[in-house]
Amino acid sequence: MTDTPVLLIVEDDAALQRQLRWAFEGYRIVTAATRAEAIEALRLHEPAVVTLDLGLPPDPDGTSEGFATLAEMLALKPDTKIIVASGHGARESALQAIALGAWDFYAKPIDIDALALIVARAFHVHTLEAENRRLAARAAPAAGFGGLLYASDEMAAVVRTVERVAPADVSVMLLGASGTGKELLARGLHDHSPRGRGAFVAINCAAIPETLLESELFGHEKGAFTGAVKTTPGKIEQAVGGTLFLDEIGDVPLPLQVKLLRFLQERVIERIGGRKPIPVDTRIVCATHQDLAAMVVDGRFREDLYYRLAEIVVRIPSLAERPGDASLLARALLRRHAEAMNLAVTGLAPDALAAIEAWRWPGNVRELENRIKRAVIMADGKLVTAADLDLADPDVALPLNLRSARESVDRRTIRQALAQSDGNISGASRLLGVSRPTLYDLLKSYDLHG
Ligand SMILES: Nc1ncnc2c1ncn2[C@@H]1O[C@H](COP(=O)(O)OP(=O)(O)OP(=O)(O)O)[C@@H](O)[C@H]1O
Repeated sequence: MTDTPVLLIVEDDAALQRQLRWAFEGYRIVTAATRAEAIEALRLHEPAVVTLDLGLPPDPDGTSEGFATLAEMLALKPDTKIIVASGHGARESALQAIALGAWDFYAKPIDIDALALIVARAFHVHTLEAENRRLAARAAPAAGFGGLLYASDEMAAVVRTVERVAPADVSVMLLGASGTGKELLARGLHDHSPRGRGAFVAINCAAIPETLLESELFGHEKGAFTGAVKTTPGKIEQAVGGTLFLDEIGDVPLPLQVKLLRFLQERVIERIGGRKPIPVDTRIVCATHQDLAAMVVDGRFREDLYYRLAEIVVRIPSLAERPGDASLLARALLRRHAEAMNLAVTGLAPDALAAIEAWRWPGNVRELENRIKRAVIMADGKLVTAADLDLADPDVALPLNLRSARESVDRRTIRQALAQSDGNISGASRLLGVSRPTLYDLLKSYDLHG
């Protein structure tokens, strides 16, 4: 891996190509004489900056091939800074190229010094833009999908899936351990669907006694049972035009499963004590931490209901399976709770961050939030320490082998150094006592993101 920036020169005149090749210092020069070669070089070297002669074969005296090359390059890699050459009297085409997304132009015959300045500036701006994008991604890790915060690719993939299925009126089943954010995802799905203007109604089927669950879901007519003093619509009706989130669907007892199935098949419900079916247009999103497929095999969950509910199944990884999310969430939650409860606290001490990265988080984000809340209250100084978080040493079972043990220490230490240096690679490499290229290599080989 090399840090030398790559400059791609697209020029069909061999003499000019040579002249340009020698004119630049400090860059790795790659040349191309045709559109095909230029695209191949773009794919292979990903140059930050390209100089492009608009007069390429088969149209060396016109600009059509040059414009086609420009468009294709920008479509493939929009952040590339492309500097087009404008021949005598071809200022118009240069301006047109800029309108199409070229970064700048230079006049022919070439004034090498002027071109060198344009190229240097293009590299500089490219670096700044890349850095800005990186910082922006860090500061606003999620586009606020349901208020979820995440930095990991694992969670980004989940959000992408949910975003994609949101507009379709299919039933979605979210599978994940407690506290992984299932309800937030369901809410995000609702907000991103055409039903977003309707109500989002959530019910936790495990938290309601069996005897009351039917009435909660389907409602009841006045006098249907002792205590039914007035007609009350259930949650399914309350969510008409919107979304009903059935959390812990695995806890719905079998008799009620039959009634739910009928609603899903026929889109009508009957309140308890009611005589007429009521049509309802409610989308169902359900969630569980249980193994529903196994419950189907055991006969504890109806197979036909399972398939009605699980048109799309989305698995949500636990917090421990989402590299980088725990420290990101810890910082965000700390800011939130410090503002509300203890303004003196401004951040997490390095030992606290290390403990957060090492902990397995059996209770996932909910546990993290509880611990941060507690720590913010307990903290004496400006920084929350590991002791404030009250995390015992995580279990240390014997790893697979020495290589995997080393790798896991490497990963943890690198993440810790990145967290402490706010993602700055130079800072992290200093903390780790390795060179920047070494750290880049490690990030790449462990598939971590700097
Ligand atoms: N990625 C996230 N970003 C911000 N907050 C989160 C995230 N994931 C979870 N939370 C917060 O953690 C808590 C638990 O999340 P949520 O209720 O969505 O989890 P759940 O999977 O539905 O849990 P359960 O099955 O136990 O109800 C909530 O306070 C939620 O706001």
